[in-house]
Amino acid sequence: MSSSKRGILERLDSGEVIVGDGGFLFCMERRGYVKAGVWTPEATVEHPEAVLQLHREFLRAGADVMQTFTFYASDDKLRNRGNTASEKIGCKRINQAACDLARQVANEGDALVAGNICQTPSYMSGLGKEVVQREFQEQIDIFVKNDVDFLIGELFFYVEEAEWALEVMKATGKPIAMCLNICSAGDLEGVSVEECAVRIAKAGADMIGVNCYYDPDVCLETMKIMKQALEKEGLKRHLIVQPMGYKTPECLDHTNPARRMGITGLAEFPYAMETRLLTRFDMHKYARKAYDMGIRYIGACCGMEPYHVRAIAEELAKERGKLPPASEKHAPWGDALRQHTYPWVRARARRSHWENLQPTSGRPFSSALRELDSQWGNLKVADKNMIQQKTLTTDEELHKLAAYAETH
Ligand SMILES: N[C@@H](CCSCCCCC(=O)O)C(=O)O
Ligand SMILES: [Zn+2]
Repeated sequence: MSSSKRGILERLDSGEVIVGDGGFLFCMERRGYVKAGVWTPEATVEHPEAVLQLHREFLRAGADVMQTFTFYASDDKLRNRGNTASEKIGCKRINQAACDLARQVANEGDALVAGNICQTPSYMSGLGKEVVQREFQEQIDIFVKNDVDFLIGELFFYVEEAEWALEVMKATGKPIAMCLNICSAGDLEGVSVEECAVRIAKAGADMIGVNCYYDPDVCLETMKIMKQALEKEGLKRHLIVQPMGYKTPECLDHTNPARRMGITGLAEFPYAMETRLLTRFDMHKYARKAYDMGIRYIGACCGMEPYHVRAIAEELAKERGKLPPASEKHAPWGDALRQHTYPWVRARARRSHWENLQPTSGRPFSSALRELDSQWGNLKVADKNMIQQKTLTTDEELHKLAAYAETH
């Protein structure tokens, strides 16, 4: 961090709102630089210009943080199920390039760089603490060498893996944000949200929350439980939330254990979720609700594009004392439509039009909601279906998975 920049905790301690970036993987997949399935970020070496461009779009949209594009860049993930990124490019090169690119763009503004780690195949396979922490260490060493401004852990499904990660992260002395991808049903082993929040606080996280898997409403429901649990234990921590950019109302159904898989439990995941995409107006409501709950690190995750982040920054412009640069080409609540040639479109240059609009899907045969695949909702670590492997999933393995899905 250049010495002139104020650090993440200094900003949060002074009550500042931090607008988070996020959704990098899905943005890059839609642009043809990431392959869904492996979801790994070797594009930092293969297409650095595309990574730079997206960082720049998030910066322009008002993001105060450039997460290194190192999500799913642990070596075991880069060589999982037929992925050749580890052999062909290498974990170190991918993570180093990500640090260079994030720093380059962060320095074009007042943004901070967050070194990003996440869940690992080694943990799911039950390979144990030493193996898992070695995976984290390889990435963290690169973040320390590049002097990232803070560390962020994301998409931890199991609180125990988050604790193992926090041990490695804490040793760096850098501020830490830790996000689990859980809803009010708790982690994948059934550990309650309350217990998860307290355990990651005690394990050293300075900023605590959730990311991904669920829409803002579901995430904020979980955040409320986390906040109350931390307050009850007298654990003063900053709160961070980075929800998915797709509506997941099914996951508010407390009777269904399948909620634990979040949006990945929906048949549309990951290729047919467009009808569920949040609008910029949903983002205004989310940002306001999060702010009113006392959350001050308000970001984004999969499905969200820079214009979604701009909406967070525009909703909180007064609190932040500024609009983002990209607001030069936008006016909140449709006001820019005053300049349209069609009178019927100009008529929509009103907040009242957009604030109350219930967008239709345009698909006459689509139902509003979907049954969650309930049979997968309680997967334990090292369950036979959670064991990972170096080789590509075979046709025979696929048939077995499909049969399991049908018969459970
Ligand atoms: N900060 C990251 C978060 C990614 S969350 C990715 C979820 C992937 C789900 C899956 O593995 O299918 C990003 O912005 O890409
Ligand atoms: Zn995500």
